[in-house]
Amino acid sequence: MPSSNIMDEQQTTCIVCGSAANQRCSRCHVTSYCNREHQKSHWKQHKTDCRPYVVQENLILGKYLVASRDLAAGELLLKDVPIVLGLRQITMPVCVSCSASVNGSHCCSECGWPLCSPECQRVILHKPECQASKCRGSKVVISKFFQINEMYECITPLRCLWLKQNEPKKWDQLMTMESHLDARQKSKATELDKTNVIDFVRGYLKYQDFVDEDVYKVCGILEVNGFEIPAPNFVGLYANACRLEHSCVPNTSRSFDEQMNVVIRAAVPIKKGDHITISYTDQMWGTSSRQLHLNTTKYFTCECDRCLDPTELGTHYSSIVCQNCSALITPPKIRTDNWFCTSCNKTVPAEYVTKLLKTWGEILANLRGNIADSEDFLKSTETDFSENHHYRTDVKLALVQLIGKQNENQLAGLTDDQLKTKLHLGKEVLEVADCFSPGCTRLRGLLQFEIGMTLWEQHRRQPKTIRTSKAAAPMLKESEICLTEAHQVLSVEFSMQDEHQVAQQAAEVKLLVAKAITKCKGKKK
Ligand SMILES: C[S@@+](CC[C@H](N)C(=O)[O-])C[C@H]1O[C@@H](n2cnc3c(N)ncnc32)[C@H](O)[C@@H]1O
Repeated sequence: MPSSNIMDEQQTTCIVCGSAANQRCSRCHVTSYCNREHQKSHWKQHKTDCRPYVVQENLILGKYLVASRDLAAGELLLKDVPIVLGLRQITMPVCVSCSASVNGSHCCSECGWPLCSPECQRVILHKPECQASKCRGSKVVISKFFQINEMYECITPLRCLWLKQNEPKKWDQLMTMESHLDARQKSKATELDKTNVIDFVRGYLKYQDFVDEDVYKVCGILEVNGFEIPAPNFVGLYANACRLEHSCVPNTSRSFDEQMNVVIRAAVPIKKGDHITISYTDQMWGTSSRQLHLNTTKYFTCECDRCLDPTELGTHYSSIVCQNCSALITPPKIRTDNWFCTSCNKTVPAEYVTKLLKTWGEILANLRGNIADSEDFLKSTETDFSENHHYRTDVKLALVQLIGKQNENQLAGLTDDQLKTKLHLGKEVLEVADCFSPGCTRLRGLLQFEIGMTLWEQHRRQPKTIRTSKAAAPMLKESEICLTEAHQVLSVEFSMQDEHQVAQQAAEVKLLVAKAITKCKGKKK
């Protein structure tokens, strides 16, 4: 998205007394003052909404965020408290308080919804559905475990509806969020809301104290604005973060802290006036999967640079190999059209490509972490797909993380060739990640960790004479850079995330690498 002129959003008069302002808050660059005293006296009030962005609005995007000053990579942009925390609507039975898996051995003594332990009964989060379910007169009975259970679809909508009477300020905030009601009606998404939420709540739970329109609205709000929190398996709605615009190459990264607040940081340097973006899809999906996801769940067509470029920024992430001349064929503009090789003018029927993708897609789905099968997959798909095709990149990424994890001695237990493969694949995937997930992002951090650790292991295997000579320095330096960046990016993740432990390991090994660099410095080649 192009930069915006944000000056319209910034006041030119002192926020305290209304006289002409000649200075701005240096943190947000938005709020203005006529003198230092007024700025100081206003700080207590201002600090809660002092943020380095402003909210703007246009006809295509609705509301979106724009940087109010230059931002450095890694800088904190926004930390937002959830208005609602709920369970994913499509889920197997889980504890309604903490989302841990359950087998039916505990349930809420008041309403019967499953819990993982008696302690979870007291968790306040569970109150809305607990109260609604009591109307039933008898306890909720869950009999199907370990498979998707539609009964759970009502939990998070009930938590939203509960705000209307119990926390009206939060309800008002919720009601300002986009719900795409018309588009959801056309796509028949509201029919599912009716069957799985409204009819279930009225018929089974016997709870009647709501209007159907509110259910359609909150189901839309959840679908369009909900943030999936990985651990625990929750979905959260956030008043400020919900305004972030989508891009398939976003300029921020997101994480969650222990309190389930969402934390948004600049992933790359962001210029004043630039739109601030996140990705609503998986950046490592190909264009047609990303577009399908955005169209069917967020109700818009993405027109970012990556989506408009059939080569996906030169990566050929969705290209296939022409069976006639071996050139790469990029996808047609319209998904259902035939593909066309511009090198030999051969037309490839759309059905052929659909079948090719389906066949290999099924094989990919069944690899299930098997290293030998994954390597075979890469060999066999060489003649059908581009080197970076998303199927191949998916498998390469899995292999980078798998190789060395399946034996007790980890990297030390690998052969030299296995180490070489891990390093080579890691570097290939990192190049793709640099295009789609640039800067301080979790994906790049994890890849740099794997690369840094592999280089360190390769160094350790060299004969002592080489290990301690100047010739060892370039490989050590590369390892040090990778581990330093991995540590920087991953250490902002919170302790409950696996990445936090990875960051600690990166920091420990980085010290060993630094020591080895000192040792080989000053030595003859
Ligand atoms: C989570 S909301 C973002 C905030 C929303 N614009 C608002 O006014 O509250 C997601 C919706 O914003 C719009 N949107 C976000 N990113 C967009 C993009 N890159 N292109 C077009 N529309 C976008 C779409 O309507 C999408 O369903």
